[in-house]
Amino acid sequence: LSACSSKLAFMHPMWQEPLAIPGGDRQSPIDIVVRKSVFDPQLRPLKVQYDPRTCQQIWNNGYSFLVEYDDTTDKSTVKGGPLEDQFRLCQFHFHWGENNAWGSEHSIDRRLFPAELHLVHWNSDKYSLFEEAVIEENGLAVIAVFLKIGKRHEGLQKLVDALPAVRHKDSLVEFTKFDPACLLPENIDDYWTYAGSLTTPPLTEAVTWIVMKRHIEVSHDQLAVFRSLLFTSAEEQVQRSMVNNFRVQQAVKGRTVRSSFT
Ligand SMILES: NS(=O)(=O)c1ccc(C(=O)NCc2c(F)c(F)c(F)c(F)c2F)cc1
Ligand SMILES: [Zn+2]
Repeated sequence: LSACSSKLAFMHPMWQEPLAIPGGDRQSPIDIVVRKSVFDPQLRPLKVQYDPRTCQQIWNNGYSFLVEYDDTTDKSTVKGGPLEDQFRLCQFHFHWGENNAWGSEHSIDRRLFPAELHLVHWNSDKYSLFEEAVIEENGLAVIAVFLKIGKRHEGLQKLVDALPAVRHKDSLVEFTKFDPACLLPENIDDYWTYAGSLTTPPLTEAVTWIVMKRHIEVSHDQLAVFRSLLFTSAEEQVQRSMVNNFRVQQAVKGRTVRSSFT
């Protein structure tokens, strides 16, 4: 299993918010108020370089389903944009709602989307393992892409077809040769960026968020398969549908959200 899949994950029931978050002044997700965002001409274009051969497996961790990449070399990386260093892709996952009215973690001027993709990367210039980077303020970079209901996403279908095999918590299947670049919008030059945190425990304030302005479209039926996943493992008596796996939005607390576009 790739480094980022280690079971160090904070064993905390996710949706009862932890009582005290260590110095929580840069928590995620947030509502992005467009008129309060500040254009930063020094933000460079993002440079994304993903190698589908690093794709390894897909598993249900009881929060979402994760597609995990081999992050032992710099084969799939992101740099540029707001990032000073090179960051290695370790996994991507989604958050979604029980219906198409909500589901995303971030919002744009309060507009929620039915789902949100997170491509999770860690700073491989400064750290040697995801677990090290996850506690450092410049440790992680997450690219967020909103999903809208519309035409069927051909690239996503291979992933959708694999989901029934990871219906229950802790189920895992081999999943290879998937190019996550197909899930990015055509234009990745327009984004907002801000300093935030993981949106699930341990909620560490290690994330440079890069939220794409352009969304991608998936079909209603494709998103319905996400909702057929379960939070619960096969042996549990009561099965609970994996829906509404998003965190409540957090206070901006004086942070500036920068935009790469005017
Ligand atoms: N929604 S999001 O903000 O994009 C997000 C991204 C990654 C993780 C994660 O890797 N959790 C498990 C996990 C940890 F949270 C650790 F702190 C750690 F050390 C791990 F190894 C680990 F797998 C959680 C939330
Ligand atoms: Zn996420």
